[in-house]
Amino acid sequence: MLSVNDFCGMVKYPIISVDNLVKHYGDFEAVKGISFEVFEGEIFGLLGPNGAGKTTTLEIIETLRPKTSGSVTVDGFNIERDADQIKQRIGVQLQAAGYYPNLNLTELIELFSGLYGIKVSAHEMLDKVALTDKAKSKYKELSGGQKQRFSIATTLINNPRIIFLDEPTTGLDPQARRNLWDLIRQIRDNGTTVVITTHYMDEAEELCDRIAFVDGGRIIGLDTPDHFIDELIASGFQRKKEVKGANLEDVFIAKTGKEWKDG
Ligand SMILES: Nc1ncnc2c1ncn2[C@@H]1O[C@H](COP(=O)(O)OP(=O)(O)OP(=O)(O)O)[C@@H](O)[C@H]1O
Repeated sequence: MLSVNDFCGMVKYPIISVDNLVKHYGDFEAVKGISFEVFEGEIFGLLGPNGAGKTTTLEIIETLRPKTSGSVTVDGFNIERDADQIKQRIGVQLQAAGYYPNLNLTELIELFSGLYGIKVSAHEMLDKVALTDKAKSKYKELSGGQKQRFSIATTLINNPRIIFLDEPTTGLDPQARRNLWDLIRQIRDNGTTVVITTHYMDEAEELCDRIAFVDGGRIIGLDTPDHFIDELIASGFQRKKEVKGANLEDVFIAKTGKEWKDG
C-alpha cells in the first residue's frame, strides 16, 4: 500500500545505516561512535581533513575492515553476517596498484566481470565513462582523469546499488574534476547511490546532496550543503570581504572550455 509520503515523493529509504560505530587501531580510537544514514539515490559525502576517519569508516561499510563495535547495515544486510550479499550489491573504487599492467582496458573489464562471474559488454562500460576510444590502451597510458574514470567504470561492472568513491578527484585539473562531477551525478541519476569522501569543500558543496562533516573520528554536522550555509548566514556570519560572483577557476574554464580535455 502506498503511504502519503509516496505521493509526495518524500519516502527516503536508508540504504546504509551506521549506528554508534567505533574503530580502534591498537590504543588509538580512529572512529569514536559515529551514526548516520545514507538514503537511496543520493550522493552522500563524508567531508573532513586528513586522518578524520573517513576511509576507515568507508572500509568498514564495504566489509573490507572489521569494526570494534557498533552496527552497520547495507541495503538491509548486516556487515558481519551478510558480507557476501553486501559485496554483490556494492562497487568499490580500486587502488591503481591493483590493475594488471599488460592488459588493455577492454581486457581489464573482461577480467573484472569474470571475477564477479557475470558477462558485461566492455564497450558499454567504457562508453559510460567516455573511454571507448581508449579501449585498446593500457591503464598506465591514461591521463589522471581517464584513470579515475576507468576506476569508476570498474565500480559499475556488477550493476551495484551503491558505489563508494574515496577522494575521486584528488590531483585532477579543473576540467577533469568538473567532468568527473558530471559523471558522478549521471550515475546517481541512473539510480545508483553514491558515497564519496573528500576534503575539498567546493566539491562537497557542488556535488553532494547531503554531507557529514567528520573530524577527529566524530561527525560534527550532517545536513544538505544549502542548509549548512543558510544556517551559518542566519547566525549572523558575514565574510570579511565581499566575494565576487566568479573565481579564477571559472575564468580558466570559460577560457579553455569544459569538454573532455584529457582524452
Ligand atoms: N591500519 C591502520 N593502523 C593504525 N592506524 C591507522 C590505520 N589506518 C588508519 N589509521 C589511523 O586512523 C586515523 C584515521 O585514518 P583514515 O585513513 O580513516 O582517515 P581519513 O579521514 O580517510 O584521512 P585521509 O583523508 O588522509 O585519507 C588516522 O589517524 C590514521 O593514522
